[in-house]
Amino acid sequence: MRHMIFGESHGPAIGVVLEGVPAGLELDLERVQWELDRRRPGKDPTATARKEADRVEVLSGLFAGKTTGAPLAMVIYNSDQHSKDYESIRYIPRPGHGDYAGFIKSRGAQDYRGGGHFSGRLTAPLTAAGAVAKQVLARKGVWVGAHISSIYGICDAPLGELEEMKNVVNKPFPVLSDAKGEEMRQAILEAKEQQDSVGGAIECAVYGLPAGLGAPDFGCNVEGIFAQYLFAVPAVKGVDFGAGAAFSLMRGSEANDPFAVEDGRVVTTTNHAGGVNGGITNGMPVVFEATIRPTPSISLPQQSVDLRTGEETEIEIHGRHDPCIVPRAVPVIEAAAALAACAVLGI
Ligand SMILES: Cc1cc2nc3c(=O)[nH]c(=O)nc-3n(C[C@H](O)[C@H](O)[C@H](O)COP(=O)(O)O)c2cc1C
Ligand SMILES: C=C(O[C@@H]1CC(C(=O)O)=C[C@@H](OP(=O)(O)O)[C@H]1O)C(=O)O
Repeated sequence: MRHMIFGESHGPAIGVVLEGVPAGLELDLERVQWELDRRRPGKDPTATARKEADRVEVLSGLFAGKTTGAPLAMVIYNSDQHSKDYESIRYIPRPGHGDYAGFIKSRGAQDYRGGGHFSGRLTAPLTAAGAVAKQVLARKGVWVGAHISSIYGICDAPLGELEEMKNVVNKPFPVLSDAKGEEMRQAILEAKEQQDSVGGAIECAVYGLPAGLGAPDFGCNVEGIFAQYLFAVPAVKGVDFGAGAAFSLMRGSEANDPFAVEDGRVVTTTNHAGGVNGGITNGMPVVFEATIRPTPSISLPQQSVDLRTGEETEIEIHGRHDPCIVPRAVPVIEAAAALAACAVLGI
């Protein structure tokens, strides 16, 4: 399946066209909407105050409740744009955001309002596409789920078993340890109070992929395929598989995953490799962690440049922003992983 996301945060609508969706899938649109509701802005003081209903409408590729195999187009209308928030900073790029890079790439012609096509808002259609991918995967016995693994150094309990993870994704603040979740929320609110922001990480697992998918080579490597989908999520600045960066602190005797036989099937007793060896799935869950940067738009004064005069200047950003992107990005990371898993399966 290939997808193309369109729209701008302050334009009339955002959406996605999904090509190659298998025909005959009874699409559960309520489930697609449920995924969008998990990501929707304006629900909690730890998130942006922009209020959007994020109701998804299917424009094509669905007939009598089933996918037709033709491009599946989904649209979400924008309604709560405050474009004047961006007028005074039109030519003063926000440090950390896509403003400057986008200005150069589009020669100043980009829709600067609300980050335009660079906005995290464009992850709503990605979430919808991922929700379709999850339903395609379900027919193959594959399930994707994630939790907040850390926010500003406060860590959740390690990834749970499949049943526990199925419970976590239903939570409004998706953590395994609710006590740690409360500490994380306080850290977000404290940063917000100080006109600042915090980042963190999301750990995600894909359960049910069979062993033997992928290849060691460029373009077919399972870790490479996942990374490509994940880095297309704005604010993702790192992706680690299995023990990831912690491998640098281990010895081989600690890092290797011993093989065992369970119900006649070869498994590993640990999963430090994150379900991938040699770029190929080994039958264990594919597990990765995505690092999310602190939200770029903060209201503390920062140094920038006025692109009209070429002079250094101070920028003050006022408006509605997520003091932490991580909680709302959990369904987005799952969506990117679901699309990646389809690619790995050749769907
Ligand atoms: C769900 C989500 C919400 C986001 N909310 C904001 C926000 O409120 N303010 C902001 O400046 N950036 C926000 N971002 C991040 C920016 O869109 C992102 O940092 C920017 O496009 C630059 O991309 P990069 O961080 O990948 O380099 C959000 C991202 C996501 C995924
Ligand atoms: C609207 C969403 O988040 C937005 C993501 C975003 C950014 O720069 O990424 C900036 C803000 O946009 P605005 O200034 O228009 O309120 C966030 O509210 C959303 O995620 O649906």
